[in-house]
Amino acid sequence: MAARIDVDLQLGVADGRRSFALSATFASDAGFVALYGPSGSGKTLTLQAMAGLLRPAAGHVRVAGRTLFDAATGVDLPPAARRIGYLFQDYALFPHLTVRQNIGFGLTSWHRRRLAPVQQQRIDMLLHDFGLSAMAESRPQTLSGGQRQRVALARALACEPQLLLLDEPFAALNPMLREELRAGLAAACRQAGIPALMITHDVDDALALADEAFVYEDGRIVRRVDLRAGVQQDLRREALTGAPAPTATPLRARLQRMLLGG
Ligand SMILES: Nc1ncnc2c1ncn2[C@@H]1O[C@H](COP(=O)(O)OP(=O)(O)OP(=O)(O)O)[C@@H](O)[C@H]1O
Repeated sequence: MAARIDVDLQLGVADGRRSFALSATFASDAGFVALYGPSGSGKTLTLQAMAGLLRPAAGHVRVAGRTLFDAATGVDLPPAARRIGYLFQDYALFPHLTVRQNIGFGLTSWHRRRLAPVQQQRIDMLLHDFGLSAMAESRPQTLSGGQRQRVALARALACEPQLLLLDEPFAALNPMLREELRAGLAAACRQAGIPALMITHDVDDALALADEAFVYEDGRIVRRVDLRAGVQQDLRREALTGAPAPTATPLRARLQRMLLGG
């Protein structure tokens, strides 16, 4: 069984003219979880708060029994101490660094620029596992979209995280590459043996990769879909009545409708 993710986030953001309230509560033991929903529904804010890039007003974040944030007890680990790997939507690779340096970036700091031999070995292993050894000294702009994604994934895994956060990992890719890289990503996550939480707009991404999906609407999670068992749970109704309302539907088209809310 994968490590448990237990999240309860209450936060508000405002920039003077606009404001947005997020209230996201979910827990999962699944190996691969999708956060699915329309643009602007609060998925990225959820990931940022989990990674420690944004401070919630209330709630908690627990991963594999470790409390990363708890407003009630004042626990608020800095991002680097959370052991969370973050794959950004555009990969955010450093153009002036080589593939090897990009992967090792998170292992260095301003006061410790040299990597220990054991860290060098880890980078060599990641380069090998992700098929990047031949381009270790190349710069990101000389790589294909798929190779860039692998560099970003290797970098996210370099710090041996307990959880991998993936923000639209296929958004920057053309449709032909998507399918191939879905399989690669699933294999990499399984091999790393850590749970992954992926944001996606794409029903096919969720169906191909996720065991479980949480569906967002306007800053709230309204539905849980167990994609393996073909069961959905209306979390709004549960909140109102205190009872889950599961429906057994194993067909792919039905699963698609569950994600879309039909
Ligand atoms: N600092 C901020 N100030 C004001 N509003 C913000 C701020 N950050 C995010 N928002 C708003 O909060 C809402 C949720 O943003 P979020 O990035 O979480 O959406 P999302 O579901 O990830 O969307 P997408 O799928 O398009 O990335 C959006 O309406 C966004 O404009």
